[in-house]
Amino acid sequence: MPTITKLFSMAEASEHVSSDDCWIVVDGKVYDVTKYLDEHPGGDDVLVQSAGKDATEEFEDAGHSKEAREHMNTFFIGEIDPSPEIIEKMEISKQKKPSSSSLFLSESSLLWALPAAVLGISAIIGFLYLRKK
Ligand code: HEM
Repeated sequence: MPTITKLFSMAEASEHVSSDDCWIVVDGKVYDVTKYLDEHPGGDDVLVQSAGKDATEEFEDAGHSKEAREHMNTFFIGEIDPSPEIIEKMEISKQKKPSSSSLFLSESSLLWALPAAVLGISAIIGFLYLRKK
């Protein structure tokens, strides 16, 4: 059966940054570590300081053991919704797409250029043909 994961926005996660309501985000996953603050071997301050933002780098830098990583699952409450980020990236890539004006021939100018070229070539051929005669 598929599991349903709750999705949070980063803005939502950043509302839980105090010692009595503390969420951390590691690898796109959200953990409510409020009840773990007093037990965390690395201290409660590091957790509160890195709450509400992406703490992946700080978490990895601390060199957590396999046991610590497994213990994390106890506090898992959901994931960061990647869609706003993806939409933002799509918007950026759309903006980066070369605009038709930067191309040599835009689609609309091709509509004119093609018949004009055909006409021009036929005129040249006709001219050469008449001259031969
Ligand atoms: C739910 C999330 C977390 C869990 C379950 C957790 C668990 C642990 C555990 C069990 C240790 C003892 C050493 C080990 O077994 O690796 C530890 C140490 C430590 N943790 Fe965390 N941790 C979490 C999140 C974080 C975060 C987000 C940071 C940084 C912002 C952090 C910073 C540290 C530091 C600095 C130490 C001390 C390392 C040392 O003294 O060598 N931890 N943590």
